[in-house]
Amino acid sequence: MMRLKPLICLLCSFRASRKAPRSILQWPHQQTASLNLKYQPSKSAERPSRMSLTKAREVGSADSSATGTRTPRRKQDGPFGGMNLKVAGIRGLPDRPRDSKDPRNKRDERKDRGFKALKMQRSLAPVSYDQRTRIKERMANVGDFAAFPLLESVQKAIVEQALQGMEDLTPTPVQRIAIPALLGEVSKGRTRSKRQQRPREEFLLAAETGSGKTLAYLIPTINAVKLAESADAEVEAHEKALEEERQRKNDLTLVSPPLSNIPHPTTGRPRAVILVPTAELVTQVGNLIKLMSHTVKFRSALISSSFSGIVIRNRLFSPKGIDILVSTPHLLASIADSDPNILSRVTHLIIDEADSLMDRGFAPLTSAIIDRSSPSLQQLILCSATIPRSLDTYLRKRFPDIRRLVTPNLHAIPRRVQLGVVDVEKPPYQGNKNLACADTIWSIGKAAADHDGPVKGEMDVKRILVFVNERETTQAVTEYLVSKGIDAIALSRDTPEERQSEMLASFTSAKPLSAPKIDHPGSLADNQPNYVPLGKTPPPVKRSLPNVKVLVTTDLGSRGIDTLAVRHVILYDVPHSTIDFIHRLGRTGRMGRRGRGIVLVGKHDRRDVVAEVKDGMFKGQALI
Ligand SMILES: Nc1ncnc2c1ncn2[C@@H]1O[C@H](COP(=O)(O)OP(=O)(O)OP(=O)(O)O)[C@@H](O)[C@H]1O
Repeated sequence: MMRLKPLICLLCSFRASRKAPRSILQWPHQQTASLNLKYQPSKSAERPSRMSLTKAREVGSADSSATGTRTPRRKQDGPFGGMNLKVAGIRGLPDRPRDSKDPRNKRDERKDRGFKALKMQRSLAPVSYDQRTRIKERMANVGDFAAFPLLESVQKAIVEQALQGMEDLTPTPVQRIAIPALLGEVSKGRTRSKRQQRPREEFLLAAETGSGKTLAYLIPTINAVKLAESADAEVEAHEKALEEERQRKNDLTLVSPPLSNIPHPTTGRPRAVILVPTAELVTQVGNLIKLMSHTVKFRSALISSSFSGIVIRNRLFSPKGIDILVSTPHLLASIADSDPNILSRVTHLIIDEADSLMDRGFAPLTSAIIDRSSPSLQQLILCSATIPRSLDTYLRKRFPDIRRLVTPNLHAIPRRVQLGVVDVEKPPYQGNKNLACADTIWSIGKAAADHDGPVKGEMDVKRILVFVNERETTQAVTEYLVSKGIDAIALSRDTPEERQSEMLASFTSAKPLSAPKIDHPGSLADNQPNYVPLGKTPPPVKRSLPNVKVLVTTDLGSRGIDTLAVRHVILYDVPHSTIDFIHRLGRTGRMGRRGRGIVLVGKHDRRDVVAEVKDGMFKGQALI
């Protein structure tokens, strides 16, 4: 009662000040609006005191056209301002309610429609449309490899070794952007004097999977290593000492055995280091470098835990020296702990698959290697097919001046890769994912068997990758596929390292594989009925599918592995994030080839995410 008293007094004093008597509900102005009461003269008696709620309008409705009057704009301040509101009037949000008939809202909705489910995952850092357009313009200026200011031997190595046997060689988009920048071209907005003042340059190379990122960083690095060698006084003195010794022994032939035990200045102290996350990638990148070294003449070493300690030591401390070292962070960080000199001359440090090597698992090791090589470092190059938000934030904090060399199609899965969806819950699978996987593989094999291969009487062998989320699943799925007559192997962290490269070999080789042509293999269902009456033993496998090779793997097989020959990727599990989608589907459709992804969707899988990825791929949009 005490609290109501001032309010009543206030209302009374106001009523007294008005000429015509009014209902308390018509005042104050804000209250009328919020309660949505409307004065309507009654037909029978046009007395102003008779009030009724209009039928045409409901509380909170913004439409005033029915009565021809305009409702005053609702305001929230005042003692009754917040009453009966349907929408919380939070500052900063548009106060216009969304009306589906309003064309302005239609436009907004169209903008929002894409990637609602993916937005919730928020895994990839956005790249603006403007940025992508600017890069496209820059790319248009570069036609072929001869346009780059490279040493003659490096130019030759590109044609004769790195891209041997290919016709019409042109740099890929990432190579067009990255090679000139890494060779020292200064971008617009940065002056050369500023660049020269800086002790080191940092670059982030980001481009789609299978777009030639390895050569994009390798070509300028090899070029820089060769230039540094010719300008190195220590190397010159070493060469001179060797020459004198040769003359002393009167032996000028180069084929003679080593004349001196004087170690080369680069022994155990490489100029360039390339870090990759797995032993397979050490082999893949290392082999490409070795190939190029035949023409360019430099020394390289690849080390990983699949080599013995003696082999690693001999490679690192070869008296002939070592220019480029390829390693995993684990191994190099542990060597650097016992011998910090190993990183004392590094001028170029490349972190390939940077999104992996900068994530929680690898980051401490990678950072320690960056710190240790910092005093001599001239270029730090991070390379990745995706820029996760976490990496983006880390780079903004730790390397605010990093130069981002990003291709226009980053984070988009190319349209030449098609995505098919198999609903595991529907007949004939009824929730049996293994059966759906085996049947999909049989269908691929059956379709391939219908066509002759390049040789008469032979057919193409299809190489298929099956990705699972957990490594425990790899073995179980593989065993099931084998039980259905499919040639499948499992690759996960449990596989011995020395076997991993061997298993991947037939998936990375671009050479076509063929098998003798068979009669129509039939479908999986014809061949091996999956329904076995209770208590009966399943019938033996009638036939096997000889024209497919399947590798069941986890993320281990999804990063950087150049599976040129793979046309089909089956996503047994729906990947946890768009990053995984990009990397896994990126094992097919590499370097302009066509590919097909098939995702098996079960009861507990995110169908909305799959639908959005499929839609994005169809439209050629960058995923988020
Ligand atoms: N300019 C080029 N023309 C034709 N083929 C090329 C060119 N550059 C590279 N390639 C080939 O493209 C394939 C893919 O290259 P690479 O492995 O470097 O891709 P990537 O971008 O690193 O992929 P990922 O992100 O999956 O690691 C390789 O087989 C390579 O030989």
